[in-house]
Amino acid sequence: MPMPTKVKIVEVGPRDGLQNEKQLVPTETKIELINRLADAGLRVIEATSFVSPKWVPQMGDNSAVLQGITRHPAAVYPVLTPNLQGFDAAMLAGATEVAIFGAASESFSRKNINCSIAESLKRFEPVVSAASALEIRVRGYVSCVVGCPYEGAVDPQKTAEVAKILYAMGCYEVSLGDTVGVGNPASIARMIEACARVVPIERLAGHYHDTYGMAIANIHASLQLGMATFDASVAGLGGCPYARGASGNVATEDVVYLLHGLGIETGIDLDKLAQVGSWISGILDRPNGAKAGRAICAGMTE
Ligand SMILES: CC(C)(COP(=O)([O-])OP(=O)([O-])OC[C@H]1O[C@@H](n2cnc3c(N)ncnc32)[C@H](O)[C@@H]1OP(=O)([O-])[O-])[C@@H](O)C(=O)NCCC(=O)NCCSC(=O)C[C@@](C)(O)CC(=O)[O-]
Repeated sequence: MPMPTKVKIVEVGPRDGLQNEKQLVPTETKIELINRLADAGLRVIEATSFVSPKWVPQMGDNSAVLQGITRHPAAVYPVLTPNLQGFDAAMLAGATEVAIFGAASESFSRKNINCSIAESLKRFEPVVSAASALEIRVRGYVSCVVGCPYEGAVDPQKTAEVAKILYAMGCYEVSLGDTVGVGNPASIARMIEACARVVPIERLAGHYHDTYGMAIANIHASLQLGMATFDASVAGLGGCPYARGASGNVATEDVVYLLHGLGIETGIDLDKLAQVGSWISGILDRPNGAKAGRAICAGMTE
């Protein structure tokens, strides 16, 4: 499969990145982050999640965030909706795209959304039907695609099975989450090959956490298999509240640096993005997790 010439980046920093922050981040900061990301050229920005505030308090201001952003006409701002209650709230707040999120591991499914994989898929059906009636696009996530914090290695066939069901249900894209960041180019390639047998590769996205520093290598391996959509988080923000020890998503700045270096188009202004990463790291008082971002801000040139 030839490498893609153009790649779509789904910026998940405002949701996946911030959901794990212990201190509540002010709503205005979240809004400013999203607006700055759009200004740097990001065109898909996952803005927040309509989950239970008892489970993830940081996302409790979901409606205010979605209603407070300045919507770039070319950008979409998907939000997570685990059930119909979340979907209805998202619609009231003006969401135009939603995401449902399942897992390839039973234990993670229970810890994350309090039900089995089969129950979660049943729960997603009415969400997808309601979305389809309103012509709202639905993205699907599968967590723990190669490894689970509770069960260890995950069989690629199990991941493919869940991805296939989400795609058949009506998800326009299925994002494959290495939630704990334990994947390496070999295990990620095996997993993608299994998924690509049941979902077209153009409909698959890579969502790799960087716990073992393998995320960029995993993206490179995925590109070679023809994958052309990747999730990433500015400054490498984040982790997962239900996967202790997992570090954030691969940093968007590092992904853009890789892609531009390979001659792949993203539409993103890397210098501007690096400034956003530096700004939000300062606000959160945490080290900037983007190596490319740090280098650019320190004045280094390629
Ligand atoms: C799914 C539930 C709600 C089930 O949680 P539950 O407790 O089983 O739900 P329930 O239906 O029994 O309801 C219990 C209470 O929650 C409320 N509730 C119920 N639904 C909602 C809703 N949508 N919005 C707001 N409130 C809600 C409901 O109203 C009720 O309130 P009460 O009567 O006690 O006051 C819960 O487990 C939950 O919110 N989980 C979300 C966890 C989460 O957000 N995890 C992080 C995102 S996934 C992720 O990060 C992975 C990903 C996507 O990035 C990919 C990767 O890296 O792998």
